[in-house]
Amino acid sequence: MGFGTVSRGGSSRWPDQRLCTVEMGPPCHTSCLSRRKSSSSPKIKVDLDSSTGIAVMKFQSPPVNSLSLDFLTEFCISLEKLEMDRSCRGVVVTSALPKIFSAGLDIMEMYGKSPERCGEFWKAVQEMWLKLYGSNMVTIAAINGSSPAGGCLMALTCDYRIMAENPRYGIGLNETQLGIVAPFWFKDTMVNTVGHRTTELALELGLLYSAPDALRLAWWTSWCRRTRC
Ligand SMILES: CCCCCC/C=C/CC(=O)SCCNC(=O)CCNC(=O)[C@H](O)C(C)(C)COP(=O)(O)OP(=O)(O)OC[C@H]1O[C@@H](n2cnc3c(N)ncnc32)[C@H](O)[C@@H]1OP(=O)(O)O
Repeated sequence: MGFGTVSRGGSSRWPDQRLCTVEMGPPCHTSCLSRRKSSSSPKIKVDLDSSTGIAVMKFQSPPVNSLSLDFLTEFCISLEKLEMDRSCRGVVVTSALPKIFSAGLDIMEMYGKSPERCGEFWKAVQEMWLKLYGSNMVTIAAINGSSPAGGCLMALTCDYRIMAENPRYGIGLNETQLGIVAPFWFKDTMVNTVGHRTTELALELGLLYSAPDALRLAWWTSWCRRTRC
């Protein structure tokens, strides 16, 4: 494990440049992405409105938008394409499925797989985080359904979060409930947003929050009452 430096944007699209240092394996760049094959049916629908410069990335990978290797590869390629399009200033990530934003890492990718395949998968998870956190576009998660674990990480990695209020929707790094320790950089991403103590409690207990509770704990600045954003 080495240290990598992630800088956020710095272009006119993102005036407030931030710098952070994270401990993780060397990031894998475009060459690595192009080596990985994406599946034939798109798992993410991308619409760029050229009049506003805002793109919407809609997850459409039933049943629960789990973050498989294919999904993550497609996500990174789509984000990279938008990044290269100078007319695109901001991205909204959201779900096209009812009730689910993302169920987090695809559990089937972590079960009974070879060490090589696990390594490839884990690299793709890191890469998603690096690309999203390091994006020079403004990124917004419109959380219109449940968002446990890796789904929550994706939302936390965005600059802003808006969540639909519905008692059935929960968000949080709940992997403790599965007997998995959240990697330190998942934890750091949460600390950056909600602070140390809230993160400590949430991770120890594997908590999932409703939209109003999350708002109270400063996860975001607003939530919407409609069940679909
Ligand atoms: C290699 C490195 C290892 C380190 C890893 C450390 C970090 C881990 C972070 C993670 O993200 S771990 C994954 C954590 N995710 C969860 O705990 C979510 C579990 N799922 C749910 O809570 C619920 O499914 C839901 C998302 C709230 C949706 O509930 P709903 O009642 O609408 O649907 P279900 O009937 O439960 O599920 C439908 C269907 O989807 C399958 N499924 C659900 N979650 C996942 C998943 N994360 N990966 C793969 N598949 C998933 C579920 O099994 C059902 O499939 P079926 O074939 O229809 O039975």
